[in-house]
Formats: sequence, structure tokens, C-alpha cells
Amino acid sequence: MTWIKICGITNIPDAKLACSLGADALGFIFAPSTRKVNPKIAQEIIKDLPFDVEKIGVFMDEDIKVVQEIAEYCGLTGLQFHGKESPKYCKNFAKYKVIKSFRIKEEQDLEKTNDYLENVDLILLDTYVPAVPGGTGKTFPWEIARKQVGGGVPVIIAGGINASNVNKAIRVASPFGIDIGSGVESEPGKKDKEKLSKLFKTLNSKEEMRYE
Ligand SMILES: O=C(O)c1ccccc1N[C@@H]1O[C@H](COP(=O)(O)O)[C@@H](O)[C@H]1O
Repeated sequence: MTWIKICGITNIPDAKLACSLGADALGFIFAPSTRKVNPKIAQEIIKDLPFDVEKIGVFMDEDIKVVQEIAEYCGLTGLQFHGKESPKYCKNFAKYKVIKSFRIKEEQDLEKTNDYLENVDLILLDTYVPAVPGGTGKTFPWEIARKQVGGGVPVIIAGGINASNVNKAIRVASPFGIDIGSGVESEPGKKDKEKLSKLFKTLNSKEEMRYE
């Protein structure tokens, strides 16, 4: 079963709904974004979440000490670095699952992952859109992501994924995980109940077909 992260959580009802539908991880954005959440609110959301759901903080070129303080205060279990963080930077967070994001435009962009393979737990491939660091709502060719799969570190794909294309993304890229933000929103930072329910229904229908 593909690991599913629902990103850009800013409130308790959305967090509970995503967990009840089957999300494996929730993402909390602490980077500049229309989906940015205050650490105090993130802590209130996280304290009542199921133990086995990963709580991932998304940061961009943040001071190491600030990341460590927010992670500890909020009760995060994982950290996603979505900026220009170096391999050395990524080694400062031994207590947490570390995800490094790479923005993909063409196959050569995968070469950037090479220096990180021994320093991170997961590689995330997102769509390159000039001047938009994340939450782009745009897909990239998933055939490129397929080439990273099997490279020693589990791969998550992100960018423009929603209920109508998630099964194709899984079929083409065969990733460890899928990360979805804007594709299940009614507006930035607010999840849409119908879109979220449809996403998990679609994912579950694929699983049923697989085991028939
Ligand atoms: O979602 C944001 O606003 C964001 C801002 C800054 C860094 C990362 C951000 N989100 C990441 O983008 C993808 C989701 O993209 P999409 O909305 O599904 O197209 C995911 O990795 C988020 O963690």
C-alpha cells in the first residue's frame, strides 16, 4: 500500500478527517506559504493525533536551532526540507525522519539527489515551477521519478496530485509515497471534505483491484 501524506494542515477538523480516511502522515508548513501554520496551533492539532500517523514539519532554509525547537515543541516526528539545505544540514536531526525535497524539471535534476542518499531517510520529488517553492498544483513527468525508485532511498512524489490522477501517478512512478496538498483543498490551508474522501476512495478501489 502506498504511503499517503496530506500536507498543509492548519486545523483540527481537517487533521482528524485525513487520519480517519487513512492518511499515513500529515504535513505542517512552517515555510513562507499561504498554508503556513503557527507552531502553537500545530502543537494543539498534533497532541490528539493517532500515535502511528507521522507528523511532518515542512521547512525552507530555516536556522537549524529554530527547526529543532519547533520540532520538539510541536511533537513532530519528521522534517521535510524544501529549500537549498545541504547534505550536512540534513544530518543535524537524528531524532526525526528526514525528507529532502527536489524540484524536478528534467531527468538531469535527479543528479542533485546523489549527495543526499546517505544523509536522509526519504527523497521527495516535486514539480519545478519558477518562483513557487511548493504547493504548485502542477505535475511533472512521473516517468522521471520512476528512475529514482530503487536508488537506495524511498521516494515520495508530489505536485499536482489529486483523486483523478493519483492512481496513474502510482502506476507510472511506483513510489514509496505520495504527498498531496492543493489537490484536496477548497482554498489554501483548508481541506475539502469531498475531495479528500474521493482521494481515499480512489486509492482504496485500486487496492481492491490489486488483490482481486
Ligand atoms: O504547499 C505549500 O504552500 C508549500 C510551500 C513551501 C514549501 C512546500 C510547500 N508544500 C509542499 O508542496 C507539495 C504539495 O504540492 P501540491 O499542492 O500537491 O501541488 C508537498 O510536498 C508539500 O509539502
